[in-house]
Amino acid sequence: MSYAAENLVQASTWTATNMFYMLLVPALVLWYAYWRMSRRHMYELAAKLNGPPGLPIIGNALEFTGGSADIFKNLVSKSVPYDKEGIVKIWIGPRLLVFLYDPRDVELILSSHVYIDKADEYRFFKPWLGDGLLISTGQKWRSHRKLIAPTFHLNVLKSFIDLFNANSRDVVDKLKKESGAFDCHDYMSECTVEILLETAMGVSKSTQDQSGFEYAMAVMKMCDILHLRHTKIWLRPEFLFNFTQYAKNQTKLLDVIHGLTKKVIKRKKEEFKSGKKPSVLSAPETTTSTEIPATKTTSVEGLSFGQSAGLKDDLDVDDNDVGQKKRLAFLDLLLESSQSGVVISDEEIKEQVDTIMFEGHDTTAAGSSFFLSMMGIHQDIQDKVIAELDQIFGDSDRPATFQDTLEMKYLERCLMETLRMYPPVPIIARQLNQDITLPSNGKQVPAGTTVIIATYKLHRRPDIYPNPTKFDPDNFLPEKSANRHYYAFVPFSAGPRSCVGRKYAMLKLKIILSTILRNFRVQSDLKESDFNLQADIILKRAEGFKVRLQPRKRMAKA
Ligand code: HEM
Repeated sequence: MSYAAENLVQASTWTATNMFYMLLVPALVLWYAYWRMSRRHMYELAAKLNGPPGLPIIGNALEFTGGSADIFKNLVSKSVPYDKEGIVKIWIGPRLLVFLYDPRDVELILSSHVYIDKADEYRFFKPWLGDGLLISTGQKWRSHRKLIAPTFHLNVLKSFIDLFNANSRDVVDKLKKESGAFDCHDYMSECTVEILLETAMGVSKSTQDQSGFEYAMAVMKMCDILHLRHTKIWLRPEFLFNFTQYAKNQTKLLDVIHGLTKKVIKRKKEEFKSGKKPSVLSAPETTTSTEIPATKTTSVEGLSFGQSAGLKDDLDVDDNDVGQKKRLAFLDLLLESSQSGVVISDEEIKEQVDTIMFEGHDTTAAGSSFFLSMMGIHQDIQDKVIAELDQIFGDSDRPATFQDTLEMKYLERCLMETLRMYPPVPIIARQLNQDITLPSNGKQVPAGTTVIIATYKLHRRPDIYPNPTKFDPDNFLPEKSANRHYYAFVPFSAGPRSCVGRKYAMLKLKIILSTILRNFRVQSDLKESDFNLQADIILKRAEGFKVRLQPRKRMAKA
């Protein structure tokens, strides 16, 4: 090519590039102006809400960087100037987040059948949980919730008691080898997964081979990856995450998790087809069936099971059907429903079982670990729990019955107080598809906002819990609870999307924790002021749940 021709080509390339940028810039400006205009309503309403001032475009994003412990600490401290109002707005880039912690506003969201859509962050769970109960919405969520809630009825749960006892005994045996300070969360986590494998999947301990152990490990590691994606901003976009080693690990872990769920479903379906009855988990307790008539509702039994006594949800229903079929693992019950014509596919069953395994695991492990930490720190309170247990069990080393759990009133108050101060799920996030007016102050929150119920902050409001940072189980004396707003205590959420595992968790926790305290006295070298809390989906202590154990004389038999 001649020199002149080369020059011509270069000049025209230069002109084309320049033209491109000259057009691109105004196009971007126009697009941005249009985008701002289309969100004008949102900006106008957001401007009336209080919150820390942010920078243009990125908003408050720079204030909430670092590890999950730093982010949590920052969120808590930066919200303090707005505590009186109980509402804080922050902008993370284009996203408007509104934290609510006035019980009247919390009620508006949680009691609603309309504001049930989960926030965008829940999409990280999708490869694992698919459209399981936690993330699904609309008609699918409604019909599956209707199917699943009865499988968590107290009459079903009572049949799990022998299993809870056996696993509690196992954990006590394992704990005996600990002499100095150790992290009790590892033990609580393992015990929880083992119980879930049996109660949710019907994989009994004797058949929990290597695949059961691998499954438990994979569940724990998947939780770690999900935690990371919530806090590390560069791991959020799918296209970046997919380039990382985490994505490769996730694929391997999901192969293990889904592999076992599919294998168990396949085996159980074949059993159903061949007419083999699914194994019943355990015989109903004599104490339970004679002393607590099956027709009674749970509220009549005098327990709130982790929520304000005045609140009712779909777990608080009468159910006369306590026949043989009810004493099955959750998976067997779903399979039975699918066989009897209820429309739920194998894939949907898998998603629900995976969801239960995820939801039931880390939450309970954190709740029980915080409880043991509290006992270690507050020896006087532990004395009272032990005195109550001695009163119930005397010198006997028998396993706990359902009736015993009803009598563990002080232990229950300690558990509720633990869940108040350290709610394992410290925030609940919903996506608003329409404007709402807050009952607490009449201000409007626009459609498109991610509304966050800040349970941790709500549970520490001084106007509701005087001296809120003091561990005081008497906060849950009936007379005190009776005078409180129902939505001032929501560790299990509340309303139509409340935790379906609420009663399961409370019953299981009472049996595990009472068994541990019948065998050991818990001690702690750290105080609450030493806690370094981090909230990566589940609230935890960044330094681990360090306690020491001192053997007591008795051992509860399985
Ligand atoms: C101390 C233990 C537990 C706590 C504090 C807890 C707390 C919660 C909370 C706050 C939610 C609402 C989450 C949200 O809307 O983002 C929830 C939902 C859920 N929980 Fe739990 N949970 C616990 C144990 C369990 C257990 C043991 C199971 C099952 C065995 C379970 C199964 C579920 C399911 C399936 C949902 C989704 C319900 C729906 O959206 O309809 N949870 N839990």
